This record gives sequence, structure tokens and C-alpha cells, in this order.
Amino acid sequence: MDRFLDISRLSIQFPRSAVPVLRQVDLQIARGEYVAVIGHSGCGKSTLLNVIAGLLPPSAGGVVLEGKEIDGPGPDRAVVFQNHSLLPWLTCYENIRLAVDQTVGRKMSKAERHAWVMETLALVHMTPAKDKRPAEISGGMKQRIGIARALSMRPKVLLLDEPFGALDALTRAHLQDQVMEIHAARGTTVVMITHDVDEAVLLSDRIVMLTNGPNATVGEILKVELPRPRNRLALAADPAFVAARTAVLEFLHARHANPAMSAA
Ligand SMILES: Nc1ncnc2c1ncn2[C@@H]1O[C@H](COP(=O)(O)OP(=O)(O)OP(=O)(O)O)[C@@H](O)[C@H]1O
Repeated sequence: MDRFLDISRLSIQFPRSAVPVLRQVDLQIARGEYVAVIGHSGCGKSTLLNVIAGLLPPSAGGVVLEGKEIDGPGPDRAVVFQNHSLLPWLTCYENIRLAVDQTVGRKMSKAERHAWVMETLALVHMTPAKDKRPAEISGGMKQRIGIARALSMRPKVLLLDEPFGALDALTRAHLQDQVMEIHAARGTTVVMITHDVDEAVLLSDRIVMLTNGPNATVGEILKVELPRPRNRLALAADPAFVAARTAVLEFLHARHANPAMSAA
């Protein structure tokens, strides 16, 4: 398989901790693939994403992107967190423009940068709100601007750390549909952390299921063979969708039940 993003023998142990959080994680991700990482709270999903982002060094093993070992953060990997991190004194346009100027800026003229920001705003359907400041828009809109800002840097990999976790169900569904559209339009490679089984099945090409921590590792990988574009309504009763959903639920609740719940 194409080893666009290659995580091999990765272990993470925090200082003053007796056991590793993650142990011997092996995962190869192809260019353009959409991969979801799912697992119980505290198993190390964010830790894994932080290593790919270059925010955390591996204790053993490593991550290689297009043949180059990751040894720090870089614009080739953009992260979107659950809580949007927009600069409150800048408008939506300016928040994205700043990211463009700081990353791809030197390679583009002023007019090209403007056009690129406008194109990215349109991609998340936020053109009408371009002159609003973050305090003037809803949580879902802020998250759309956060995603647009990440995409504006033309990352090789988009890292999503529970990007819809703080949103209500309807807004969440709307954003999931938009991320599917963006993935189809731009072909960006995506690694997304989620707790939501339906979200994982709807969006992903593969679902990586982590075992419980500490010493968590890849327990199983499920290939989601549903054709794209995917429609949430049509899929709700689709036997392949239901089977994938059941397989993930089976893994999480039967074979790797939440340790916190079983201790209660
Ligand atoms: N900087 C740190 N120093 C020490 N321990 C840490 C640090 N960051 C995370 N941990 C521990 O590592 C484990 C994994 O944390 P992580 O946030 O990666 O889990 P998660 O699967 O993303 O959890 P959740 O689903 O609740 O967000 C937890 O036990 C956490 O307490």
C-alpha cells in the first residue's frame, strides 16, 4: 500500500509515568485517504494526533510523511481542535488571510492570496460572513472558519481532533456533510479523532480502533467499503452501513468495554 503517512512502532511514554500511553502503534495511511481513530476516553487518541502534528516527540518509533520523518510542527499538517482557536479581533476573512500570508504567502501575489482566501471561504459556504468577527457567528460557523483556515494552508494532511464534538446534532450533521464535500473536492488526506461511531462510518475509508489505555495500540482496522458520495439518509438503513456500525460498536462495547464504566 501507498505509505504516504507511515506510523511505525510508535510508543509514547510521558515523563513520571510508569507505563506508555501508546505502545507499538503501526498505521499506514494512503494519500487522499480519510481515516478515523476511535477508542475510549483516555486511550491516547489526541496523543497520537499530537505526534503526527509534531507537537509531541515519540518515545520510540516514528512518523514519516512522504519519506520525511516528522520532527516538529509544519504547515504540511494542519490541526483543527474541538474548540475553535480563531483570533477574536480579526474577521473571518482576516483569520484565514493571516494563515495564508504566513504559510503559502511568499509563493503567491497579493491578488492570488485574496482569491485563495475567497475560494476557501466559499468551500465552507462562509462567504456571506467574511467580514464578521468570531463573537458575531455561531459555534458551527466558527468551526467552519477553523476548517477553512486549516485548509487554506494547503496541508498535505488535515488533522481533526473531535472537530464537531462541541456542536449540537444538527449542526454536526451539516459540518460532516461539508467535510465530505471538501474531502471530495480537494482530495486532502484526513486523520480524524472521534467518539461518534456513526460519524466514523459515514466519513471514513478506514476506522482505526484503539484498545484501552495505558499501553493502547491498534486493536482492529475496519475498511468502510461504502461508495462515495455518501448520503446520510440513504445510508441509515443500508446493510453495509449498519454492519460497519455494528462492528465498531462490538469492538468498543463488547471486546474493549470502557474501563471507567466497568470499574464503576
Ligand atoms: N502531557 C501529558 N503528560 C502526562 N500525561 C498525559 C499528557 N497528555 C496526556 N496524558 C495522558 O495520556 C493518556 C491519553 O490522553 P489523550 O488525551 O491522548 O487521550 P484521548 O484518547 O484523546 O482521550 P479523550 O477521548 O478523553 O479526549 C491519558 O491518560 C492522559 O492523562
